[in-house]
Amino acid sequence: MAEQQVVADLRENCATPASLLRDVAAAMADEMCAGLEKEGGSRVKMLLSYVDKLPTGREEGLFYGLDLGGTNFRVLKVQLGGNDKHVISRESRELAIPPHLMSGSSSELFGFIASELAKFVADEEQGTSLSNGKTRELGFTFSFPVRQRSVASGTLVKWTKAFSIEDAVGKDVVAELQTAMQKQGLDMHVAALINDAVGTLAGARYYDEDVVAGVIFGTGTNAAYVEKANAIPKWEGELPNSGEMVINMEWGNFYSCHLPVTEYDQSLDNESLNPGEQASLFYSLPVLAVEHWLNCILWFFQIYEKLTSGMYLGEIVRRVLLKLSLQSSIFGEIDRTKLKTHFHLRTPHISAMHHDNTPDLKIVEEKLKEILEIAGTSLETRKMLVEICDIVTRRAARLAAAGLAGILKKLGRDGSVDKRRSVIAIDGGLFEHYAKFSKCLEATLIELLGEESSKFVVVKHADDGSGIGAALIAASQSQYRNVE
Ligand SMILES: Nc1ncnc2c1ncn2[C@@H]1O[C@H](COP(=O)(O)OP(=O)(O)O)[C@@H](O)[C@H]1O
Ligand SMILES: O=P(O)(O)OC[C@H]1O[C@@H](O)[C@H](O)[C@@H](O)[C@@H]1O
Repeated sequence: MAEQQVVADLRENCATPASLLRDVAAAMADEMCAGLEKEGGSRVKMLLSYVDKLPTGREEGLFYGLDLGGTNFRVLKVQLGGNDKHVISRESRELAIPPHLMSGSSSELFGFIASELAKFVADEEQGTSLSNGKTRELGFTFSFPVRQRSVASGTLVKWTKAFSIEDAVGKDVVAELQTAMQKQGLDMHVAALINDAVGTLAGARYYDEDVVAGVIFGTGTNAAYVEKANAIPKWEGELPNSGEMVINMEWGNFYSCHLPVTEYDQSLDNESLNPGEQASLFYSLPVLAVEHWLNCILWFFQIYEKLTSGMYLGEIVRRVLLKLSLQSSIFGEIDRTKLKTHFHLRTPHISAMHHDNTPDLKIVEEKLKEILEIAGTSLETRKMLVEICDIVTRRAARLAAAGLAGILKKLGRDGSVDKRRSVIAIDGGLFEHYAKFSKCLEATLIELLGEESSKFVVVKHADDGSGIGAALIAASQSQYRNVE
């Protein structure tokens, strides 16, 4: 039957045998080296964070954090106790980012951020000012690719996820924020600008000195890790005393012809806000040659992210269900309006259906009706839907694990020779809330490293690491810090 063929093809085209994952891991390690070699050396940008010293536990004082993610925006205030007292108090507020601001203007977005920060400061401080006239200091976590010129300045390279604010591209995001804060009469110094993966690494390192990487699986995906400063050929600046530099990999843009990209991924990329550039010059070649070339070098944008992160998993499943509804009669005669609406099926929806352990898959039935107006499905059909969620999410989790194995391989810390304990701190709503994703990721990493070697590698969930991380890095860069 047609539906069986659609699912069989999906299963085959999403297959991630260990041999393929090892090729992906090796390709990730190679791309990391290429990206460190020279600017533009790889699609994996390997951006310098200018964070050359990680939290020591001695940080102290009152610091604010601003965390602009792909879905949510968080403001927080952290009182650090110094001398390993760690965090004395922490207040935070999370807001969903109004979707219209994701495609408006730079001043509207930063105006919103500054106004929410001003409200938060006013509520928290009730008018009290900092002791001895110090200016409030802020760590700004910005979850988009930024080419940094220092630890507290950098220009937006390109928007990703659901953002497309053209007049912000190429702008210094700290200058944009400072301008918006001045308009709000908010006197605050941005002591650090960091990516959320860098923040997660810093926040986790504060509690565990074996942390080597901070990784995000949320709306998007990214990874940051600690690199030896003398292993960054493209860096022309003077080497830091610490001998280390945190690299913001921006691994979402990783591409390898080993990645199992399906027709659904290609159409998703073509129709996304940030499509890849088609290699149009090859269109003039005979069809077979074009087919071959396009399979190997078809330029995607953020394709690794589109295969593995929260913004896209639900959308991939929607595209499969739409094909099923057009090529088979398993849903009967339905109004396809919702089924044809991009991103209408969200990853939390497929997570709820995927984790449905009721005997008749009642949650699946509910979600299909509520979200897609598909009613009267048989238990057989609902089981097929769960299998589709499982295929798409397992591919994501296994590719995610391959990426982590690639970082460990590049660092020589995959447990095969170097037996030091290595901790990977992971944050993000997908990892935190989608149990089958995170469990499959962890199991796959053990599969790839081997039982023995994997004993030296720890994966831990670092809850809101990036928020605390931003405050910690602000503390370490504070204009009032005691210079060691
Ligand atoms: N219950 C859930 N099940 C699966 N995925 C979820 C769930 N809740 C949230 N997510 C995913 O997490 C993403 C939000 O990630 P989060 O890290 O909280 O925010 P941000 O991406 O803004 O930093 C959402 O886009 C969604 O894809
Ligand atoms: O926290 P979020 O919104 O899921 O972001 C994760 C990653 O999403 C990617 O799209 C960005 O390029 C990264 O900079 C970011 O770290």
